[in-house]
Amino acid sequence: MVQLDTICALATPQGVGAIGVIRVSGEQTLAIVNKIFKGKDLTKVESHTIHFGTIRDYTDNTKGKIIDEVLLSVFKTPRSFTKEDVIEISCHGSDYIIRYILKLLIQNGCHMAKPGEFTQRAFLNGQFDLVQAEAVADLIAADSEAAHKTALNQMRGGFSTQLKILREELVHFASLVELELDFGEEDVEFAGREDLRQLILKIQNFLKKLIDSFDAGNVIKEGIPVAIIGPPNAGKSTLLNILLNEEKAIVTEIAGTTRDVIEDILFIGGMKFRIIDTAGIRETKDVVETIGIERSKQAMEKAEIVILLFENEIDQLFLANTFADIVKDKEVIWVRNKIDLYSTAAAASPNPLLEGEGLKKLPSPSGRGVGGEEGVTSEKVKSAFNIVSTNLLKKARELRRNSTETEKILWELLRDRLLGGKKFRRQHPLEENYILDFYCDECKLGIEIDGVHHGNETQKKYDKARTTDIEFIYGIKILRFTNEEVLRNIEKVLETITESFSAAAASSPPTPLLEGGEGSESVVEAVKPSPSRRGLGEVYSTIHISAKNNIGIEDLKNTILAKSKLKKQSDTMLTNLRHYEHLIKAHDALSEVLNGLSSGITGDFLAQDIRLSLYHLGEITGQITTDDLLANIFSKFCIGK
Ligand SMILES: Nc1nc2c(ncn2[C@@H]2O[C@H](COP(=O)(O)OP(=O)(O)OP(=O)(O)O)[C@@H](O)[C@H]2O)c(=O)[nH]1
Ligand SMILES: [Mg+2]
Repeated sequence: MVQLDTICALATPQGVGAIGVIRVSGEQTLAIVNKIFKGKDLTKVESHTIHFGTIRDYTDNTKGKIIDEVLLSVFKTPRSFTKEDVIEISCHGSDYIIRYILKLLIQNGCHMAKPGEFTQRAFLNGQFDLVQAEAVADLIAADSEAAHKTALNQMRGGFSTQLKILREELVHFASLVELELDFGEEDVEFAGREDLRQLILKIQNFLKKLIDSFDAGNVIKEGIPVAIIGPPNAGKSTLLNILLNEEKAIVTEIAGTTRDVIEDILFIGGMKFRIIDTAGIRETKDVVETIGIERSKQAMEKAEIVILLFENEIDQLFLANTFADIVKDKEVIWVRNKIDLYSTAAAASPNPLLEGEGLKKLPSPSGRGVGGEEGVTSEKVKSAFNIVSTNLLKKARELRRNSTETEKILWELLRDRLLGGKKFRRQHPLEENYILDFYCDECKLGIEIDGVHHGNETQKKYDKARTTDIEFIYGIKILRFTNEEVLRNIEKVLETITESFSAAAASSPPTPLLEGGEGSESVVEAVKPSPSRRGLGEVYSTIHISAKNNIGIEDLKNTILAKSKLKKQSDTMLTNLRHYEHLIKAHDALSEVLNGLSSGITGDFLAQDIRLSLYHLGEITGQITTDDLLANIFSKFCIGK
């Protein structure tokens, strides 16, 4: 172990608090603290024990002036964070006491720790590698569940363990190639070239995945950008304010109020989002407004999720035509605002989507519950009506309101055509006493979630017979999943469902993509997707809100969250620019090795390229470091960490 001075620092934040924790680490820890502590002899206590006593100043007083009553947590080498002897002094959190104790520690031989010095020592003493050490800083800074998960994963080994194993394999090859060089003229080959090529491809594959995860990883750390785009006066700023629950942006009835991009952080379900309000988009000669509009477009380009906000069909059409290209690769949410102006019924309903459209053109009052939340043409409502009784509809509606947790989870992933663009309904009534949990008409696919009671033999037989009947009579394929499968292996469940889509596509002609929006045939007609408009294919699943009256906002939040989950994410994600740069360099250097291998260059050149790759891989995990690098990394930590 590297022997260094004994250091001390306040580990809790500066300022007054109930308690403050001072951390001491180093070879002299026990001896130094012993000199100012009255209680047990710390050199004789066990590791991982806590001791009550007093901190005393013996400078001018042989009995010692009592400074504070404290608890000491003792961690003996090597079973501590730094692997050195560590004591954490929990004292009362007054500035005066803390300063006094630190002064006493320094008088007795401690040094004040530099930022990150405790973590640096942990690294130098082999507690963890550099990636893990850096993740400690990320963990402290994590302000959302997702950022926390990523940092924790990295701190616990994440990708660096795997990277180290691959690097070791490469080191092995490198030494074989170097060995060949010793034999000079003899033309021997210790390192199998094909094996080396396979290994490099394997490493590159691994690096590539990490490199690709950088954007998603950073987005999680910084917040997923969500741009609110729409014509002037659509209510964008009002929406921003209601989402943030504060008067962040100025709202007026004057079109063109917002001239610049305004943004703030919003947390939904443990995810961090950056909600961005923009200047309304329209033709204008006003110079300032033009600049604002340009910025709106830039904001939209940078956003991952775009909320296209409109008040009426003309505006919606304008948005559809103007932004088809920009939003192609974005998650788009169409939102119609100011529904309070259109229908008093809708305004009174806390959730207009669940209660039917509430707008001018409801197909029929009784048809509301049949086809699910949105996008049901009156034809379909009618045909569904022929086979289901009113009682059954009531029951379906009841079930929909009282969905089980598992159903809710799956619904979040199926709704709004989130899965493969297919429209699903939930609690779809099929016939007397039979309601499918989820149903996709386009694919003739039913999904049933089986609760605990489906495990017994009689029920299983019944389910099987029922499935066969339905498949036979209605031509509907039924997929059954257990609660357990949905909760524990949702990826597999979604995969199975998606596979059934392709089966359905192979056996039946595709149905038109648009089924009708909010009962406004003209819009639906006008924005029917052409190949160039594929990004806007979700025009039909419009969310209806009143930003001013806080209607439909929860629905919108849920949709934002669901859309964010569609973005590529994995547990192992790269969030650190330093790692990113070295991974790219390592990847490039490995490509050079591959080139060398295919052109049959000599061992000495090959060895040189491998060494360069090893260097970059080693710099990531800290197997190769320089003092400057370490100083730079750890200076970003807070003191006491
Ligand atoms: N009735 C009604 N009025 C609304 C609603 N949302 C916004 N408004 C009103 O619409 C007007 C414009 O709202 P803003 O939020 O400033 O609209 P904006 O889209 O930010 O407009 P610009 O910044 O000019 O592009 C204001 O008078 C709001 O009070 C709503 O849900 N219902
Ligand atoms: Mg505005």
